[in-house]
Amino acid sequence: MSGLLLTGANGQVGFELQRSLAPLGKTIALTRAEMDLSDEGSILSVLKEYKPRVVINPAAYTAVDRAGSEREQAMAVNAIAPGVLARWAADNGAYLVHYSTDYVFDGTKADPYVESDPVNPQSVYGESKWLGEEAVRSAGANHVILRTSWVFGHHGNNFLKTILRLAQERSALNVVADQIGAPTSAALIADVTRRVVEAVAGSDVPDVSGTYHLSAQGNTSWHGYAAHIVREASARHFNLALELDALKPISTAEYPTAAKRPQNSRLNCGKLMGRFSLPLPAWQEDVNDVIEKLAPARNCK
Ligand SMILES: NC(=O)C1=CN([C@@H]2O[C@H](COP(=O)(O)OP(=O)(O)OC[C@H]3O[C@@H](n4cnc5c(N)ncnc54)[C@H](OP(=O)(O)O)[C@@H]3O)[C@@H](O)[C@H]2O)C=CC1
Ligand SMILES: Cc1cn([C@H]2C[C@H](O)[C@@H](COP(=O)(O)OP(=O)(O)O[C@H]3O[C@@H](C)C(=O)[C@@H](O)[C@H]3O)O2)c(=O)[nH]c1=O
Ligand SMILES: [Mg+2]
Repeated sequence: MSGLLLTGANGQVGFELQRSLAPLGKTIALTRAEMDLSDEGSILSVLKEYKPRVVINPAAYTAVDRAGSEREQAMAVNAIAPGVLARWAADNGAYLVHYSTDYVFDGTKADPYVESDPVNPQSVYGESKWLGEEAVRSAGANHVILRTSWVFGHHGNNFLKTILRLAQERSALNVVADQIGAPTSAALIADVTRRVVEAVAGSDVPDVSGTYHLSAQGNTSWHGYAAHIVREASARHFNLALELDALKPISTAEYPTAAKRPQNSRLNCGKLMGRFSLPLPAWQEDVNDVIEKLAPARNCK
C-alpha cells in the first residue's frame, strides 16, 4: 500500500511506526522540521504536496506538567492540528489514524474505562488531547483514534528510562503507588497501527472507523512499575545504586506535580481486541524487552 504519511517520526511511537509500517510500502515520515503542527499553513502545504491516502498522527505535545504554562502550544499541536489533518482527510477521501490518552479521564471510575465513558480531563494536556479527539470525530473523515497509556520504548523519553537512570544515580527513591494503569510499549502501539492500516486498505474489518482503547494487559501502579524495572535491571547487570527496599511507595499527595494525573488509568481494550481479532501482551513482556535492549551487558557483547 502506498500513500502513507507519518507525523512525529522522531517520537516514541513515530520511531516504531517507521519499522512496523515498512512492509506496507513507502511511508513519508516527517519530523517537526518538515511539518510544524503548530502552523496550519505548514500542515496544508505538506498534505497538498504528498496527497497521502492514510495520515498517521502520533505527533503530540506530551510534556504533561509543562502544558499548563505552555497552553497555547499544547492546544495548537494536540487540539487544533488534528482537526486540520482530519478536515483535509475528509475533503480528500483520505484516512486518519490518531492517538489519544488515558488522561482524558478523571480516574475516579472503579473499573477499567470503556470508550463510551464520560471524559473529564484534569490537566491542560488531557483537555488538549480530548479537544483533538473531538475535532477528528467532527470532521467527518474516516478515522481511527487509539487511546493508550503510559507509553515507553527504547527510543525517546519515558518513565522506564527515567527510573533506570535514577536507580543508577540514587540510593533512595519515592514513587507514587496510588495511580494505576498499564505501561504500553511504543512497539505494540505501532504493531496494532499496522493492523489498523491493513484493515483500512482491505475489507476484512467492517466499519473500522471509531475510537478504541489500546494498552497492554494487566495493570500496576507507578511504584509497582518502578519496582519491576529495578528487579529486571539488576538481573541484567545494570550498575544500580538503588536497592529494591529503598524504593518507597508514596501517595499522590506526597509527590506534588503541576498537573493532576488520574488515579485510575486502566483502559478496557475489549472493543479493539474483538474488532481486530488481536491478542494483547501482558505489560511486563515489552518492559522486559526494552530493558534487555538497554542493558549494559548487551552493549559489551
Ligand atoms: N508518552 C505517553 O506516555 C503517552 C502518549 N500518548 C499519545 O500517544 C501519541 C504518541 O506519543 P509519544 O510517541 O509517546 O510522544 P513523544 O513525545 O515521544 O513524541 C511526540 C513527537 O511529536 C513531535 N512534535 C511535538 N510538537 C510538534 C510540532 N509542533 N510539530 C511537529 N511535531 C511535533 C515531537 O517532535 P520533537 O522531537 O521535535 O519535539 C515528537 O517527535 C501522542 O498522541 C500522545 O499524546 C498517549 C498516552 C501516553
Ligand atoms: C520520576 C518520578 C515520577 N513519579 C510519579 C509522578 C507521576 O505521578 C508518575 C508518572 O510520572 P511521569 O511524569 O513520568 O509520567 P507522565 O508524564 O504523567 O506520563 C503520562 O504521559 C502522558 C503523555 C500520557 O498520555 C499518560 O498516559 C502518561 O504516560 O510517577 C514519582 O512518584 N517519583 C519519581 O521519581
Ligand atoms: Mg512525562
